[in-house]
Amino acid sequence: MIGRRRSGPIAMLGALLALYLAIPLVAFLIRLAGSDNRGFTESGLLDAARTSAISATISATIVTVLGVPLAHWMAHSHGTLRRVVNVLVQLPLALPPVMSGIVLVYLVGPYTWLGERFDGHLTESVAGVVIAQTFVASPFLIIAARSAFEAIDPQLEDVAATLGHRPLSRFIRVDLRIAAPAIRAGLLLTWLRALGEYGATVLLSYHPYTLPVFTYVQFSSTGIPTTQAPTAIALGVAAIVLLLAGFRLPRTVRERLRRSAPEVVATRPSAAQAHPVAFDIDTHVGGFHLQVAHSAKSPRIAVLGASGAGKSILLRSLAGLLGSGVGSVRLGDVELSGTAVEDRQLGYVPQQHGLFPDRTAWEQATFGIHADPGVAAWWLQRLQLDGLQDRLPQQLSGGQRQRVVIAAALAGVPRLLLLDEPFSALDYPVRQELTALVRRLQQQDSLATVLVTHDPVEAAMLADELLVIADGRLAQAGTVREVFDAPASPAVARLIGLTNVRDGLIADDGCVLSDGVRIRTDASLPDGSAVTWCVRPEFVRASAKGEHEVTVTDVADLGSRLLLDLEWSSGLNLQAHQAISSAGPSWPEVGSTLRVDLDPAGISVWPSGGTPAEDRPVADPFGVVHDPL
Ligand SMILES: Nc1ncnc2c1ncn2[C@@H]1O[C@H](COP(=O)(O)OP(=O)(O)OP(=O)(O)O)[C@@H](O)[C@H]1O
Repeated sequence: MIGRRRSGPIAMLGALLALYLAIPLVAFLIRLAGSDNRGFTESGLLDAARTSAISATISATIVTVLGVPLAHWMAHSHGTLRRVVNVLVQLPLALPPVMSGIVLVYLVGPYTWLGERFDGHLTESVAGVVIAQTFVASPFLIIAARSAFEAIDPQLEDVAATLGHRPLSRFIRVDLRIAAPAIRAGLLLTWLRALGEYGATVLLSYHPYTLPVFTYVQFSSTGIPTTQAPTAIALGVAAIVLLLAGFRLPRTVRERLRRSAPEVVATRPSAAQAHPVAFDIDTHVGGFHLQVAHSAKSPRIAVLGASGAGKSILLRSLAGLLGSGVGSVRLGDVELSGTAVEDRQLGYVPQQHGLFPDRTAWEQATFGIHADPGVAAWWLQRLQLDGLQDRLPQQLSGGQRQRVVIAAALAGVPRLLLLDEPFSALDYPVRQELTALVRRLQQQDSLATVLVTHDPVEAAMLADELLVIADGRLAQAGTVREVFDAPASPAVARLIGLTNVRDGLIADDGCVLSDGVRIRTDASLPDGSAVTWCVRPEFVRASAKGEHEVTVTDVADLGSRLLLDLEWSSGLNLQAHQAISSAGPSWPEVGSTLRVDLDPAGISVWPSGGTPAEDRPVADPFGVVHDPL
């Protein structure tokens, strides 16, 4: 591997600080090696070390037990209370420890309410040491744990919830497990900080001596030589603990320790009838208002919409991830609205990041509360994941990862599979392969699905029924054929991939006048109406006796056909598709002129800002909506 060159001046600056940190330690170690009286035999040294170790261990335990839940709450909360708690948690870092001690005296000092309850034993005791250390050291663990919890992708929580895991189970089996390395490092730093605590301790509990207090006493009474022993002990312990904090078993050892997937007989899930979904959702997320109702006739529907239209919020509402107050959701005869997300038995496949980072493919597939190992094995086979069961997510390709998420969702035999742009992060061949695979599952395994997508081809492949949403409202619903044949508005036309959408005016002869060109249509709208119209590119046909003369401004070879950019002398621009075979050996050249006809059967006309015109074009969605290379 070729090492990346580090910038000289920047490396020098870093090296200076590293030297500054190292030189005093080296100087101390040289002095220690050559010293006659290091203080190792001083009485009280071991007692002080023991007091520090015990009290630091108690403090670190208290901070862990209380601090991890606090950090988890902070990572998932917003608002004023969270900001106040955040400041409180960090204050001990900013407050000089001596002043922290003064603050604590007001709480547990012998003459305070609390101090009197404990007969003054909360100071000048190990309890006092623990109180001082806990106060000063707690930020280290809380901040480390909070940052680790915040870094966990919230979609993992969603996936775990839809797999049936309740909040406590998600906390333990998802969040704690992923945040464990950071929490372990934070815990060790907390313990170290508690061990080295001096300022607050000396005020609250001068006796019994901790190691730092003992060191100061030695320094004041006998001078610096006898402080070498406690300093050396503290340094040694710190070095060991810091090494432990960053320790990770080598990868080969970790792989050997990881349990292999058991031999399980694959069991085909019993075929359940796929039911269509019906919903009436009305919810606000932040400033976004989603209000969509639909009663599907088919168990396979797709939700199509532009980015930000509200597709994911709709899917999360159906899953129950936004609570039950968002509206009604029914699957066949089963009302799901009052059912918690964990009990809805719906599979959920998010856009990406749906895998738990430290679980193998087999562990992911069997993670669901209702997952049946036999069914999980069956889906892993069916999704062509044989032999990959023991791989971690980072050892799988993007397509394999998405198949594992689907297997995990299906292993619990869900009533409905919710797919949120499941293949959008994948490259084109893998998308095609997975789309075909899911289509087979829908047909052969009676899989009920709701697919969210912005790709009309994917929608047409994986659904019988299309819902087009825009700005949180239903723009059109119907069978795939109905929507593709008759887009309800220019916006829907654009969403299903039509590009030739232009403005115009109805002329006195009923034609649309657009950029100085008369377009014959079958629409019957009042003379002078402002309209938006659209012609499908394959309905712009080259013909020797064509009505319009145009100039070819661009020719793109799309593999199976040509995409021509055409320009009228008056300025109108349209795109046309031409089959490669009909183009023959002499393709239109850029700059050449061509005669074309615009077939009224492929033209839609909408009154501007009004309801759609009556006539609708008929075309094959696969021929017009996509330009696969
Ligand atoms: N937690 C949130 N707080 C505030 N606004 C949100 C939140 N989640 C989503 N939104 C907003 O709601 C709108 C719809 O979001 P949604 O994720 O449903 O869009 P989408 O149609 O799925 O888009 P995309 O295709 O880009 O994923 C967006 O404008 C988004 O910014």
